[in-house]
Amino acid sequence: MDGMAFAYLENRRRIFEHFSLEARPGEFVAILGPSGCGKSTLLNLLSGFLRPQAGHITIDGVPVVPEHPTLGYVFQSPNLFPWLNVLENVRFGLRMNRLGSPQEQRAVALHFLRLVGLEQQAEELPHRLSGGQRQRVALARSLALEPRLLLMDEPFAALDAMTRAALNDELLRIWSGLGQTVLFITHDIDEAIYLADRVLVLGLPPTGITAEVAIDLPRPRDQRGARANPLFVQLRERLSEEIAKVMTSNRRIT
Ligand SMILES: Nc1ncnc2c1ncn2[C@@H]1O[C@H](COP(=O)(O)OP(=O)(O)OP(=O)(O)O)[C@@H](O)[C@H]1O
Repeated sequence: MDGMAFAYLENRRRIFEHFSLEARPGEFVAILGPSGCGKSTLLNLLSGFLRPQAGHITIDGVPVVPEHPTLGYVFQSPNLFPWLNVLENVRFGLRMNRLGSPQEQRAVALHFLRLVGLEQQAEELPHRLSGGQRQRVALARSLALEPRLLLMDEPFAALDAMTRAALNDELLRIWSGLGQTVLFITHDIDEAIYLADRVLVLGLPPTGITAEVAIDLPRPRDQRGARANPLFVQLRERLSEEIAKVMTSNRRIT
């Protein structure tokens, strides 16, 4: 997106002005920002549910529209259909988009369930799964449509620390195999550093991006190795300072 401007017309709240953001194909970009900085608005713009008043938002040069097939979403809440089993939940998007025969759709769904380690649970209903497993199903469901851009809005925020770490590792393993572009929104500095190639800090509206930090930690990453790397500690320090600056400017405004 380039030179994008957006304001909520109801209350004339300007959220973005001259906002630009570009991701390289296959890049993992994390966005960090305090509550109210416009992260959800940005995702709604990126997915075409909100229209900017100026500027263009494109994926591979094509303007975005809602339900763009090249976009995948994973939200904090997995939003599975409780009456469909795990396999049918993953198959759902393929069915709606009439992609392949029912047998082919089941094979694709099973492939992605295998990728997230849940092929044994294919016949289970969602309520029999743990929170982490449900989030894995949501990830498999998004991946099954083979999106070019995966939008992830605090997908692991509701999970305990150990499950979250395990899902971060799984996400990296899957991403390194499939190579989608990922835009990952989080409040967690460590999670952003661990996952991303680049971390953007979003300031309070309508400031836009206040810092952009390249994460030059080697890949593949592992939790203990990455966190013990002195560079990780430096990056955490740097990003904490940037977030503190955003918060200070907030206090000046309020
Ligand atoms: N529908 C709306 N109409 C008017 N203002 C809105 C609307 N939705 C959000 N806002 C305002 O836009 C600003 C950004 O909101 P947004 O939800 O995008 O922030 P966020 O960074 O996702 O916050 P959080 O981390 O708390 O979810 C906030 O000041 C909010 O009050």
